[in-house]
Amino acid sequence: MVDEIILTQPDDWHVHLRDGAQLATTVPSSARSFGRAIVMPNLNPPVTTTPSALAYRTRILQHVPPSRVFEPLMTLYLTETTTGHEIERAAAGAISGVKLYPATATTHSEAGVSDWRCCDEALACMQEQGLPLLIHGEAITPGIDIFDREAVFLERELEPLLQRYPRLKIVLEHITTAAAVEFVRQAPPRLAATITAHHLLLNRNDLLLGGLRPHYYCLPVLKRERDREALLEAASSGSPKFFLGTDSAPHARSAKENASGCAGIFTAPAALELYTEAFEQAGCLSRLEGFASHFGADFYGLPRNPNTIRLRRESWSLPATYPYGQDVVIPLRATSALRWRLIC
Ligand SMILES: NC(=O)N[C@@H](CC(=O)O)C(=O)O
Ligand SMILES: [Zn+2]
Ligand SMILES: [Zn+2]
Repeated sequence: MVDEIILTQPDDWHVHLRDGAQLATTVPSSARSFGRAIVMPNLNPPVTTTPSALAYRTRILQHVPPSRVFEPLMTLYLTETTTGHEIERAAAGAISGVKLYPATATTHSEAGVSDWRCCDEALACMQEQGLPLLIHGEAITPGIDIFDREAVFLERELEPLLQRYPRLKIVLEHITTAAAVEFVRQAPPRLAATITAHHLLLNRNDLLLGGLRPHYYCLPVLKRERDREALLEAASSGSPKFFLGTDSAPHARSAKENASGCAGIFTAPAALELYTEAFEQAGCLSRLEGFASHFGADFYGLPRNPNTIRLRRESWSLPATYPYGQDVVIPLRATSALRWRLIC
């Protein structure tokens, strides 16, 4: 049995760090495991311009512990009024990607896009500039069952989008279904996908059976066991099209334990340990490094990190809560045993 793993320093290709006092918890939690992170722009109001993204980056950097190296890679929030000029400014200003939120699909997506066909100028310019489009892939057409929203998006939105912009690089974020795995596999290499630790470890029974568990509620919502198995198979297959994106998305306890609870799971404090557990379950620990540390950097055209980290087989647990502004946030797996531990 393997008891210690050494990996190239991993990166997180999809994370929500929030803002203000919340950065004091989120930034050290991510910097603990990851060298770089693609930072989501769904603040309120959203990050729609390069100057606002760079100002946000400065606020994030103020919370990186002195002992850590952590590079936030910034993104812009696409709206129906994003101009080609704004995209050129982003490409020149070291912005790493532009995020498409179908309007109302998820947390803070109200300013998002009701139809990507309204964003032709921005999307065409991104294609020219080589700036990747990052997508929350759920259809928002009224009447579609919440469990079908991802699969419907692939056919009705993503397929035509890939055809209309034949050179645009796209990351389908936080995929949750066997259908998305299949779609990404068959698409050209300019389409890749991130996969969260929670979608590798949990299915909708964990959310709904024997009591409603709001801390397991996220979007896209957890799916069937056969979807979880397909995701685990894709993540541990060695295909460079699938890489790590935690989608760590904290919400205050009062907003989660609520009659209308917010979507999002705070996984950052033990993210790498949770992925390691999933890969061990799949019998593929040797494939963790490609998924966690190589394929994302390769896709974004960035160098792989030069340093390494170590994980040891060890039972330990997270605290019940972390401070979160005036409230607290509960991490996934709070107080219950974890099997692996990052030791440097
Ligand atoms: N994943 C989630 O359930 N929530 C995210 C938004 C998102 O990534 O869709 C959030 O910002 O809270
Ligand atoms: Zn999303
Ligand atoms: Zn997210």
